Amino acid sequence: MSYWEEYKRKLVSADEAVKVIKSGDWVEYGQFAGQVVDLDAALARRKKELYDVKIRAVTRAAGVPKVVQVDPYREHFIYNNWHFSAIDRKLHDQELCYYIPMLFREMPTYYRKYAHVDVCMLAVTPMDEHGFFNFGLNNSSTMAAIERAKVVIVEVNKNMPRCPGGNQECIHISRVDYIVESSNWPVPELAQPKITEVDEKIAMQIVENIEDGSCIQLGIGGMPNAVGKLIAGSDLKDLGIHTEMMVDAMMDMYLTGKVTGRRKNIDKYKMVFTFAMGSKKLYEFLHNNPAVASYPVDYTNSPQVIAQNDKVVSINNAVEIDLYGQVCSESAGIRHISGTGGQVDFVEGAFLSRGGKAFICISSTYRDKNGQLRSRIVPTLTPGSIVTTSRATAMYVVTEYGMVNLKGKATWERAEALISIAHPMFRDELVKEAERLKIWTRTNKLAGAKVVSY
Ligand SMILES: CC(=O)SCCNC(=O)CCNC(=O)[C@H](O)C(C)(C)COP(=O)(O)OP(=O)(O)OC[C@H]1O[C@@H](n2cnc3c(N)ncnc32)[C@H](O)[C@@H]1OP(=O)(O)O
Ligand SMILES: CCCC(=O)O
Repeated sequence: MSYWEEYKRKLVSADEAVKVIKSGDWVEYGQFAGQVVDLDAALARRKKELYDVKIRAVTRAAGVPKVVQVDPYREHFIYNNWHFSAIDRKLHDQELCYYIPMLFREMPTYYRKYAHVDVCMLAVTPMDEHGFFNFGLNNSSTMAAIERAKVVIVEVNKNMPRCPGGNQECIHISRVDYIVESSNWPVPELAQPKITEVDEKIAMQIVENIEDGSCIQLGIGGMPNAVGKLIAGSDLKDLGIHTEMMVDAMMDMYLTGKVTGRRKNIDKYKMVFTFAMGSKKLYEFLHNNPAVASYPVDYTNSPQVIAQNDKVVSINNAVEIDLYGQVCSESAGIRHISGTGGQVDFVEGAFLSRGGKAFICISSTYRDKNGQLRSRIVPTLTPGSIVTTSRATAMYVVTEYGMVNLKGKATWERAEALISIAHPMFRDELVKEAERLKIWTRTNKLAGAKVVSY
């Protein structure tokens, strides 16, 4: 039988495909910009027949899932997520979404060893002449979830870019149970973060610390993006890309000639990533582009793999950091914001790389919901805040007031270093708190801050 005959045999409507789902099942929804849309709508239409169907997704980008919209009391569907988008955190605020803790590098192992998967649904590109559907922008742990699934349903979308791998970037038709041709919905784009003056000040300090031939990872959010934009306009040469998330700034760095990948030790000349999210321009750039290679996340995010490249520079954002150097990047007290994601993977990997540097960037302040200015450098984390990067793991911390390296520093040295890059308005208070916490010595000094009496 030819692949096209097999295709016709497996082709069904979305409503037909979701009939396979039973009450109590665990159902995969796909990841990031590649989550199912038409299958979601079809499953929502079955609400009255189903109870306790558990959904797993990662970073919802295509609007609130229909299964959540139709079931505000969670009687029929329970929506779980490995890493929150703005949509997911708002659902979580309303008790309509649950977080699944993870280290991103371990996610394929969670699937292969522990997670229960009844039905795996995912958005894919159209089939090629060899019978393969490409996973598009999402390699990550897709193949691991498929391996565990009893039933695999693909939702074909002509707008999904076909991204070359690496490995585990596609599925053969022989492993697919049902094919659904989608309404060819537009692939969700990520709004380009606004770059602030503070972002630029932080970015400039980091760029000064990047050498020719460095291998770059940029995290999610406005600040890492600002660094990428600055690199694209710099005179740095022969950079490499080995990252978790492929973003617009990396495409800019490549198109302005800063990225060649010539000095990488592994995946030479390739820009390596595990998922991509950005603008339509980025998606067009990635489509069939031999300059890029997508890999599963247990490869891209393995500290041992990351460290095989020299001068790895990892740039990630955070919400809050305490005077011990504990970094919270995923919650604000008990309000869950995003997730651990790959931050720890890259901080560890960059530290292990020869000449590597891991930067946590953070604006010194933020305005709370009442418009009050607050310090992001705090004596102890807000009760309920999650430690994303532990104090022993954290390396460089950068604010608009400077950069410090915490590695090897005693608690009192950390307190001094971190207070020196806090907003001047909060430094006196932080010194007092450091004394109270018994992490301040007679010899502690502070440029620009009033040192309290001992
Ligand atoms: C893909 C990769 O990134 S590779 C590895 C990197 N992964 C990680 O670092 C994972 C953890 N990091 C993250 O999730 C992000 O970098 C973040 C959350 C730290 C910053 O992301 P940004 O999109 O720049 O954050 P942004 O400033 O928009 O804030 C996000 C939310 O947190 C809230 N928030 C941020 N800081 C605070 C704070 N100190 N107190 C209360 N709420 C806060 C904001 O109000 C916003 O909520 P809203 O959408 O309801 O308004
Ligand atoms: C799911 C991973 C996203 C991140 O690392 O931030």
